[in-house]
Parts: sequence; structure tokens; C-alpha cells
Amino acid sequence: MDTLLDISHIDMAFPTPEGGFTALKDVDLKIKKGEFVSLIGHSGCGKSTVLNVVAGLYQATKGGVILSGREVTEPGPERAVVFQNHSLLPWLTAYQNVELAVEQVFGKTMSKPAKKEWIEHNLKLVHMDHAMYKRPNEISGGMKQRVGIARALAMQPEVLLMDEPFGALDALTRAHMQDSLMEIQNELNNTVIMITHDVDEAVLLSDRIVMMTNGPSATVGEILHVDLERPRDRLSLSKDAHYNRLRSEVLTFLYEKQRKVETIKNKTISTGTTAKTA
Ligand SMILES: Nc1ncnc2c1ncn2[C@@H]1O[C@H](COP(=O)(O)OP(=O)(O)OP(=O)(O)O)[C@@H](O)[C@H]1O
Repeated sequence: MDTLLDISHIDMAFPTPEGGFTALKDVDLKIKKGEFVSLIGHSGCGKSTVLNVVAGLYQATKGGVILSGREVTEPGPERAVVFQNHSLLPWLTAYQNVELAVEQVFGKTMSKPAKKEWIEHNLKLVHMDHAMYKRPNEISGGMKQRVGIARALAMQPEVLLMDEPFGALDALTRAHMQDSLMEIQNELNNTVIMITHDVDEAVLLSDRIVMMTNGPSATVGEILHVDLERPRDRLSLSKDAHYNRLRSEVLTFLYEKQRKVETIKNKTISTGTTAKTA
């Protein structure tokens, strides 16, 4: 495989007052250019930690991350991050928020008119060209996420890292955003790692779904290849037997193989569909 991003045998331990806490153990994942990979797993298993190591925000305690042959040691614009909560600067317009990123990456290499064109192009890509002079408090949650995506895309990153990008949106807006993202992927073929809790979202968008085991010492449990033809259409897929088989494989992993059992006040509860309450 022609690897672009090599997450090579990483461990991540955090110091805690009770001693070291091993969040990740031997996470090993190779991603090729243009691949869309989702990370799925129960809450607290370590998905964001993996993403933060790739983003260069955390340094793995063992192993490392190689992007295009270079070791990742700090954050960089070639690894743009889209967070669940937009993280736009509230005093700047949508245009200016994207401009900030463009200045960071292309400040010295792009002419002023070229920058303007590039900013507008990226806002258009996410269907935000009609509201580019509005500030975050004047636009909806979905629109803010669109601007966040435009800002990330405008950096022309080698890898786009998305931490539950649509997690805070209502179901309909979320579906629109997924369709937009597929449309953008169709055009740009970005390499993407996306964290999600949503099984349908993972199957709809991904080339591969990386299913993580429960922590501590979480690792890659299984990897599912989503070999559904593109472009994908949510309506016809919902009736497609293969789509439903893939979906059920992820559900089986999450709710049978990695059934999460939590103890609350001596009561055992489980998030799994096969759960029994004790
Ligand atoms: N800075 C830190 N210090 C100590 N422990 C941490 C730190 N960051 C994360 N952890 C722990 O590591 C584990 C993995 O956390 P992480 O946020 O990566 O999980 P997650 O799968 O992304 O969770 P969620 O789906 O709820 O966002 C958790 O037990 C968390 O408490």
C-alpha cells in the first residue's frame, strides 16, 4: 500500500495522581492518499487521543506518526483540524476566518487577488458564499461548521482531521453536511480521518472504518472496508442489503464484541443492544 500517513505502534500514557494511565496501546494504522477513514468506538476509548497525536498536540509515549516521510512532532497546517464546536473567531466574518488560515499558509506565496479568489472558492465549495460577510453569531450551527470546513480545506492540508464534526448538529442538518462532505470529497479526494459515534455516518462516508476497543489500553479492534460504490446516495443505500450488512458489522462490534459495561451505584448497565440489566 502507498502509505501517506503512518500511525506506527503508538502508546499514549497520561500522568494522573494515581499514576500513569495508559489510554492507547499499540495503535497501528496506515492510511493512503485520498482515503477516508473513520474512527469509531465507545465514549472514552481514545479516539480523540489518536487524533491529537496525529495533529501533533500530543506526543505519543511510544511509537510515532509519519506523514509523507516526515515525523510529526508538533501541530502544522498540513494537518488541518475541524472540531465539533466550530472554533471560529467570533469577531471576524466567515471570510476573515478563512482568510486567517490562508494568510498562515499562503501569506508569502500567493498574491492578494489570488488569495481573495481562493477564500471565495473555498466558501463556495461549502455553500457559504452567500453569507461570507456574516459573523459567527449571525449564522446557524451548520453554517458555522461549513465555515470551519472551508477554513480547513483552504489550507490544502495533506490530511484533514475531523473530530465529530457534525456531532452538535440536528439530524437533518447533519445529513446535509454529510452530503456536502461527500460532494467535496468527490471533487478534491482529500485524505481524511474522522471521528464519529454515528454508525450510519461512518458507513456512508468512509472507505474504511477503524473500530477501537474499549480503554484503558485501547487499540484497533477491527477494520471494516466499505466497498460501496461512489457517489453514494443515502436513500437508495438504506434499502441496500450490502450497506445494511456493513452497518450491522459495526453494530455487532460495538454492542456485542465491545459491549460497554458501566457500574453506577452498584447497578450494572450496558450500552449494548444485547444488554441485560443486573
Ligand atoms: N490529558 C489527559 N490526561 C489524562 N487522561 C486523559 C487525557 N486525555 C484523555 N484522557 C483519558 O484517555 C481516555 C481516552 O480519552 P479520549 O478523549 O481520547 O476518548 P474518546 O474516545 O475520544 O472519547 P469521546 O468519544 O467521549 O470523545 C479517557 O479515559 C480519558 O479520560
